[in-house]
Amino acid sequence: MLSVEHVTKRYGAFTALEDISLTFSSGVCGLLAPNGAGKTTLIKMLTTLLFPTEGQILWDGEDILSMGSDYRGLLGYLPQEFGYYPNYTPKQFLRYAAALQCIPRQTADQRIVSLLEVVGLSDSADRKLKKFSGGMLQRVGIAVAMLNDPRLLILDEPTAGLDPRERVRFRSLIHSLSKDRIVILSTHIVSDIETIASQIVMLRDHRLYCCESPAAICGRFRGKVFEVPADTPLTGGQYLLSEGQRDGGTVLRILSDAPPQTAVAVTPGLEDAFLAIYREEGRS
Ligand SMILES: Nc1ncnc2c1ncn2[C@@H]1O[C@H](COP(=O)(O)OP(=O)(O)OP(=O)(O)O)[C@@H](O)[C@H]1O
Repeated sequence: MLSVEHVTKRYGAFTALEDISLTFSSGVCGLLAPNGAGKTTLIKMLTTLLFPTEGQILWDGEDILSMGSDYRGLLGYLPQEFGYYPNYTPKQFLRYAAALQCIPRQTADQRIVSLLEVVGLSDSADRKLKKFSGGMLQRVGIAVAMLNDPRLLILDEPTAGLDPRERVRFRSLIHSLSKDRIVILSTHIVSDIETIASQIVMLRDHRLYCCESPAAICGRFRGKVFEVPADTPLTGGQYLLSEGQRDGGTVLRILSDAPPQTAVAVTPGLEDAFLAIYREEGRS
């Protein structure tokens, strides 16, 4: 189990994260917040690339900074910008990554065959990476992060730049990898995690806003989200969340405790919750 205890991170006088406490357990945990909220800062601390200014991060009760290579041995990490050699094939690149991790060649070769299968790249194992799509490259990145069969897999905005089909494929892959491990995935795209995350962490105003299941987060807005015709004038206390199409006409999705008479109550989804939580200026 991974727990963050009263962690604050300052860059000089700027406080990026303040007094964050939370616990991660098996399954997918989505770190969902707008750009600049501090997701990468938190992830870099979880991967020991940055140190907390205050507080500590514990793996099974032990400070990850004092665990050294023991912690790195149980961690798989796919950074936001995944560097690779374009002239390598995935097989060559995985062998190279395995050598850096001191994984014996024979063990590595067996693992590489099975990982390429898992990420759906067996047929492209000998093609050069420079010919790969963004989604294929990200799947190579996942395979690299999975080489040591980590108990903790951390992915920083892994779906950035992927097309919708690749996103769906990637989502299924992440879900399948989360059976016996903690997978922490940062994103600002709700649909990346809505259906696969058992836990969602949201940051707001540099603090932890919530760490709950998607259903619990949506439940906070039950009875407060409505659809109204597009020409409905909104008054104080009625906040526009989004626009959509319904029966051929445009409708507004709004958040309100006192909706207009024409309003139809709808079940809040995670996107409604995200938009409601970050509705104030500059947050969504
Ligand atoms: N090295 C640094 N020095 C000063 N400020 C920094 C540094 N790194 C990040 N910040 C600031 O800390 C805040 C959080 O940044 P961070 O990159 O963690 O956010 P994020 O949620 O990952 O955003 P993005 O999705 O855009 O990467 C931002 O305001 C950013 O400008």
